[in-house]
Amino acid sequence: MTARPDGVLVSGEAYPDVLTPEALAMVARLERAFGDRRRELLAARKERQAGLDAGEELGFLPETAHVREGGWTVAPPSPGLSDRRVEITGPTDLKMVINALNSGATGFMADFEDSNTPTWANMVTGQASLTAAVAGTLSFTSPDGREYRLGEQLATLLVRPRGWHLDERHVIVDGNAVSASLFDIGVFCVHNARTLAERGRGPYFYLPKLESHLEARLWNDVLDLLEAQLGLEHGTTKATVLIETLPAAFEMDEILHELRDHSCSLNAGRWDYLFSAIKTNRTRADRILPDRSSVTMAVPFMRAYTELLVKTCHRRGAHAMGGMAAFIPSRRDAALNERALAKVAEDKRREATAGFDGTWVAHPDLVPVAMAELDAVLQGRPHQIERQRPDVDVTAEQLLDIASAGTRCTEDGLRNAVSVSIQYLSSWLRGSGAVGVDNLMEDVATAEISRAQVWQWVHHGVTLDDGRTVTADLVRQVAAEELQRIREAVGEDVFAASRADDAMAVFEEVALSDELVDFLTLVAYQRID
Ligand SMILES: CC(=O)SCCNC(=O)CCNC(=O)[C@H](O)C(C)(C)COP(=O)(O)OP(=O)(O)OC[C@H]1O[C@@H](n2cnc3c(N)ncnc32)[C@H](O)[C@@H]1OP(=O)(O)O
Ligand SMILES: O=CC(=O)O
Ligand SMILES: [Mg+2]
Repeated sequence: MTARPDGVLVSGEAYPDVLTPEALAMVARLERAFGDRRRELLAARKERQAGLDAGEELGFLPETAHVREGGWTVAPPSPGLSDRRVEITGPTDLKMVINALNSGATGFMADFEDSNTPTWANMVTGQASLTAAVAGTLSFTSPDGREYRLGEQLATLLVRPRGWHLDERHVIVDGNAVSASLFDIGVFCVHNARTLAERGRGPYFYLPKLESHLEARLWNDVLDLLEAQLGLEHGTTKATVLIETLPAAFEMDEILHELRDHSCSLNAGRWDYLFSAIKTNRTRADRILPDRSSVTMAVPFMRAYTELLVKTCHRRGAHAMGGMAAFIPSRRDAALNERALAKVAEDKRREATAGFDGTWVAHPDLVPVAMAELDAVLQGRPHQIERQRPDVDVTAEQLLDIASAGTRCTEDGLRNAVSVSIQYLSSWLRGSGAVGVDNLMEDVATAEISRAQVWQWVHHGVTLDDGRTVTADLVRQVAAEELQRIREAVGEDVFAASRADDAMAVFEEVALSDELVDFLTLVAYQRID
């Protein structure tokens, strides 16, 4: 540990260009101002879950009915955020950032959350990439000699800090590990906020994994404090909140209202939403999620969620942003590529037709595909916020109707969930938080679904369509078989470097413990750095 000014201790490599005295002082200021509230809100999550486990139901809050009924709107979109047809997302290494900014997308969400392993090196060098991107000096030469430079027409930069549940344990303030969210946003703002504000282009953020409007209030206060400290006009920072937990779906209006000076949109984070649907309903044998492949966006409870999101956003003058289709293109296999593009086009068509103003893609080759679908609906307009949805009337029962996804639980579904969990954990532990598995994008959110689903099926002794009951022993047998299959497929050298033992140990803890662990990253974080 290296002592720093103001009771701040930093461990790990020093990275003096990123972890400047000003940056660390800002992180400390944020932690001292908001650390206790964060911990209280995390405790409130546990309390709410205890109530749900005891049989309570989620519902629209009676105490905030006046907010839902009021006629307010959020602040108008800032420059660079009016037209958000296609946003590419991805981790923050140099090449990805350059490729994403040059991709032709309207926006780039630089991601410290779902697609990122929070090693100290990833966190700090990611900040350095973004600072160089904002300064316009970003460049990269690949090991095979390819040169990467920023082009003329760049996507608008949005940054997703890590969620409230995570600590950044390399920075200790007054004896506590700092909030990872406050570390990410504080460091980014110190280096980039004034430059972005002078250009009228931010800073803009995506806020992940919120579970209540009180968590949005905390974010609002963080943004206000950052603006005041950095001399930015009030409302310069803008936030898109991911509605990706089941509890947050009941507080969409309230979340926009809390952040109304900073709000520009909500995003339908479908993968974490499915994970949350399992997690919040962990004790409910009548709310089992079937095979992941059968839970499409068209199943009634997912449709209810996205319809409510579009309606809420447009009523409040905010953009409604769509989510991520998991299909990734292939530059090596033309037939596979064609299938992936067709699947993504179908997903984006559904979103645009339902009223979404923009959407996400995971890969540069998907930008034109998604753009074409949005263009076909928008017909030259930057968005369709004016399209109100009085026809939509979503009830709590519809949001909670997980059973509407069907009952198809199969050995293939189980095998896939086990295999994806192990492969993803192996990648995450080696520092890559996004990876293609069987031509689908896997990241923290999708891996959370897989491992939580295994836990749910074991915990409730689900019967597969072949009549077998899912038990911990069956899962261990499937895991051993899948591991052997992976070993044969990748070869001994790759397998030896795959951290398979660690991945299996984390899998055992997050999929087979008696109690469902809140986040796999909390367990896996103990095994990095
Ligand atoms: C649930 C959620 O939160 S979704 C959001 C979080 N998840 C993500 O953001 C995932 C982002 N996507 C990715 O990380 C990647 O696309 C993967 C891991 C899925 C696939 O990556 P790869 O196997 O490297 O893809 P592929 O080999 O086809 O890449 C081709 C080129 O596109 C680039 N590329 C791929 N995805 C991206 C991206 N998201 N942003 C920028 N560039 C990208 C590659 O760097 C590569 O560049 P090069 O030709 O200059 O070498
Ligand atoms: O962050 C997005 C999601 O789908 O999860
Ligand atoms: Mg997510």
